[in-house]
Amino acid sequence: MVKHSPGREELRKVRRESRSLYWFVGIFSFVANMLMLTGPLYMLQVYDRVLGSRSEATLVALSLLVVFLYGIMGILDHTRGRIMARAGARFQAALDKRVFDAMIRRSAVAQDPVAQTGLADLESVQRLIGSPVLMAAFDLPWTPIFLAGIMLFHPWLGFLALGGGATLVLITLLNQLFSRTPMLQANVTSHKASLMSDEIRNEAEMIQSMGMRGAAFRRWKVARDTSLGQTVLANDVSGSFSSMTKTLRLFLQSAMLGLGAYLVLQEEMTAGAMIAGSILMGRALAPIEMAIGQWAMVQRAVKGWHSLVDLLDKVPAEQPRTALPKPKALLDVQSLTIVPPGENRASLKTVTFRVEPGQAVGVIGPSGAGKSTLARALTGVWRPAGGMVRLDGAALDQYAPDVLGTHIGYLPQRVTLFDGTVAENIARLSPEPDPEKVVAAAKKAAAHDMILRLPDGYDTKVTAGGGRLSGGQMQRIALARALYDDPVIVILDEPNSNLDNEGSQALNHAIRSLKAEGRSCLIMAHRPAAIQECDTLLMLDQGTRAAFGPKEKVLREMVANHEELQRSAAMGGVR
Ligand SMILES: Nc1ncnc2c1ncn2[C@@H]1O[C@H](COP(=O)(O)OP(=O)(O)OP(=O)(O)O)[C@@H](O)[C@H]1O
Repeated sequence: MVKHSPGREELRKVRRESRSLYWFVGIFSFVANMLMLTGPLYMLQVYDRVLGSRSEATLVALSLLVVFLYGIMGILDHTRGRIMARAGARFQAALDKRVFDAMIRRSAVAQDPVAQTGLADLESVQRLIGSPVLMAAFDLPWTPIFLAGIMLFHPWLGFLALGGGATLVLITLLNQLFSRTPMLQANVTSHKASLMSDEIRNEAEMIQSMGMRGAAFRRWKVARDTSLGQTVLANDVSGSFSSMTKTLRLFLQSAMLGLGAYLVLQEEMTAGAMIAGSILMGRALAPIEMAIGQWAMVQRAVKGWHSLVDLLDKVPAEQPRTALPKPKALLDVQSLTIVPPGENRASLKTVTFRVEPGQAVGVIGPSGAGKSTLARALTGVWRPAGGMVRLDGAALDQYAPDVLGTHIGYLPQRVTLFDGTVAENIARLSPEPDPEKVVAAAKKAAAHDMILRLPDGYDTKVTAGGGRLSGGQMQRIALARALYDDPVIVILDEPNSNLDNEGSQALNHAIRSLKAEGRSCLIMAHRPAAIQECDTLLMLDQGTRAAFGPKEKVLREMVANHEELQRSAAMGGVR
């Protein structure tokens, strides 16, 4: 029994939306295939009537009729091609957002190949829908009709065509059997090689500076050669089948004519029927031949369809949520346990604490203590394996993710920007950044003056790696991005790792103004300067809450070298 799959249902539902288009294509194909009979009928008339009667007028009249009918057939064929191309485009457009969202949501929590290939999979299905191969499927029901027509001319011819057709189908099945694995392997390995080259290119600076180019090349070359080998193998296999098909087709055509000629000599059939039979066979076998020729595309699309089903099954569509009012900056974390995706060990265990409006909480602890894990959980990216996070009384998943993002500002430990202007980056990629909000966020992050000093100010182009920006400048722009649109809670993961003294002071100023506005702030930190403005500390150790309370008290109780920390914090400077 086929397992119930919501993903498959979703894809089928979208496919059904183009049902009316497929009906049109079906009707057009019906008429076009009827008109396919023009060729054989013309031959029958020419050989058996025109040549017998030697009537030029009949030949001209018949030829004009054929030109007209072929013209209509051509128009119908062209039109159904256009309709199918649009059906494919419609399928893709209807699913683009859903698959894009699913890819992002899945990639945020797991290294899943189906999440990496989602959009390419969708494109492969769209290509198949718009391709002549699928149209051949509409012609396939005519194959038996054409074969029956040949049978009417003479049963022997019919059996020959039938045998030929059956052999072609057998070749198609063998092709599927033998080429499936090499073709999938070729796709997978070539995807891997191109991912690796992207990765290497993104790290070009480091690779160049550390003399790693040769080693990187050798690593990539292994992936590239594997992919090349698999592609050659896949081409060898499918190439052999397509040559076999071509040879068989040529042989069948001659065999039909030879057998036809023999039957004409035996006076069991007319010469017109011999030619018409050969043409009909060509038409009957054309869809099968087309399928074999384009088999790689068919396989890619089938694989794409299954991967999409898998992706959509794993990431169900988001249900609309009742919009909640803008929350107060009140965060309640109850017995929160987080197991990182793909792991079976919790990196945060039953952690409980509460953040009140206007409070800044410093989260401290050694490396691997679970600080970044907590940040990811509080932004709603990693779901709790146990316990709960409530924002102003509502569990985080009661807010739509995009809405939650506007309530919670997040500065990740590893900052990346996007290709675009500084303003677009601060406005979180909004296509029409609100200049007032952008400047307000930058001012709050004390990044305004720094941005104005850039060559084009807020319109300076930056890239994912920052482009012309320094690490500290990137971090300050990312802080402005976190503060964009006045989130009620701001989570800053190692916000000062790249900041100089001025940057650190700007950060502290930003935290002070957030507190004054009644917003709350969580700062994951290693460096004491970052927790200078915090009134409360949460100390994590191996994923558990080691201490929580007023800063002085926690420092006194938990941190052995507290005096040293106090001193450097007071200097507000770099360790
Ligand atoms: N994406 C992930 N997949 C699997 N395990 C993870 C992932 N991220 C973190 N972990 C694990 O969770 C634990 C806590 O890591 P986390 O990054 O939260 O620590 P941290 O306190 O932020 O450390 P640091 O101060 O070095 O940034 C570690 O044991 C780490 O191996």
